[in-house]
Amino acid sequence: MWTSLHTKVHKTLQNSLILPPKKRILVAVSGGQDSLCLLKIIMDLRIKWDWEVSIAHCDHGWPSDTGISDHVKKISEEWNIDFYLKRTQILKITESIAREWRYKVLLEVARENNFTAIVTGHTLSDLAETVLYNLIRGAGSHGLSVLTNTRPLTNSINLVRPLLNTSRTETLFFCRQLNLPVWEDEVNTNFDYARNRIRKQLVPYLKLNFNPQVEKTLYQASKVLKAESDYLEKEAGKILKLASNKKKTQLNKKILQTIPLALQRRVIRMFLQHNKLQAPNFEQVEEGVKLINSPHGSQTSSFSVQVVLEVYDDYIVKK
Ligand SMILES: Nc1ncnc2c1ncn2[C@@H]1O[C@H](COP(=O)(O)OP(=O)(O)OP(=O)(O)O)[C@@H](O)[C@H]1O
Repeated sequence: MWTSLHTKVHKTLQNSLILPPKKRILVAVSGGQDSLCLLKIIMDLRIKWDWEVSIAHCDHGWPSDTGISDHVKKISEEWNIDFYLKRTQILKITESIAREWRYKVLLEVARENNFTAIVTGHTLSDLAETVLYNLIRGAGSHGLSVLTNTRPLTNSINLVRPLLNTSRTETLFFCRQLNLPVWEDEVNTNFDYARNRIRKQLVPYLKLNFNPQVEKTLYQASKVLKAESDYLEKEAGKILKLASNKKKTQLNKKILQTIPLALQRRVIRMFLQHNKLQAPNFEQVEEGVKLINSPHGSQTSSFSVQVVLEVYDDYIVKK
């Protein structure tokens, strides 16, 4: 059965070329509606595109996950698709560790078996939720433009998200229309997780009271911010090179004083990251900006145990 969603994904792939023809592709299937919808569409398109398709499933060993891996394996057998299973050895795995582990093992499977793309079922709804989640936590434009439809993981393997312009309402409709065996994950109804509260409470509230198209507008905003953020990041990189010494332990204040605040913040963030402060927060970056405009004479600012900056005349120096 051919649906309007098949046509939409096919067109998206034709326009973006994120999944070129004749490739070996690994579909990451959790068993939920999004990845199952994705798998079905990829399987139906594979002849047209001449792909070799396999499935990878990651078993987190959570009690709530019992049975999912067997369910996905059964689908692979019934649909006649090669199946790769990874099980974690880590006990008490948290959501964010689980995500990191998943990407690590998916990449291992792709490397060992010559796949050139790992394909996930991230949707427009996931993107909107991520934008809202990061906004609430105080992200700047970089943090608001996180999900893109493709991203290189290595020189030869890309992460690809063909459903990023498709909402979860559409994937649900598709799964019902085609009667796909969707696994209902109990974890998705647990309101202890911020992500679930955003999905089940905040987004419906925004849709009902503000904008029924809020997922789409957040997607558009994120695309615009991504381009702006990439541009500013590139410019900031050039200025950092120009204003710092070779080891990047010293910054020339005079150069930084001539650039706009938006770039000063980025240069300071890059400088701190280079000097081992992993994720500088807003206050730390602002402290650095203050140093740029501080009067001559010695002034010290401590950003963390590892990073202390001092101002000597025209230079900000890492101690
Ligand atoms: N256990 C799993 N096994 C295989 N693939 C998975 C698994 N869980 C998630 N995925 C893949 O990741 C996609 C997104 O899933 P989900 O939204 O649950 O992940 P997430 O933790 O939000 O991921 P991300 O951090 O990448 O946004 C799924 O559509 C699927 O392709």
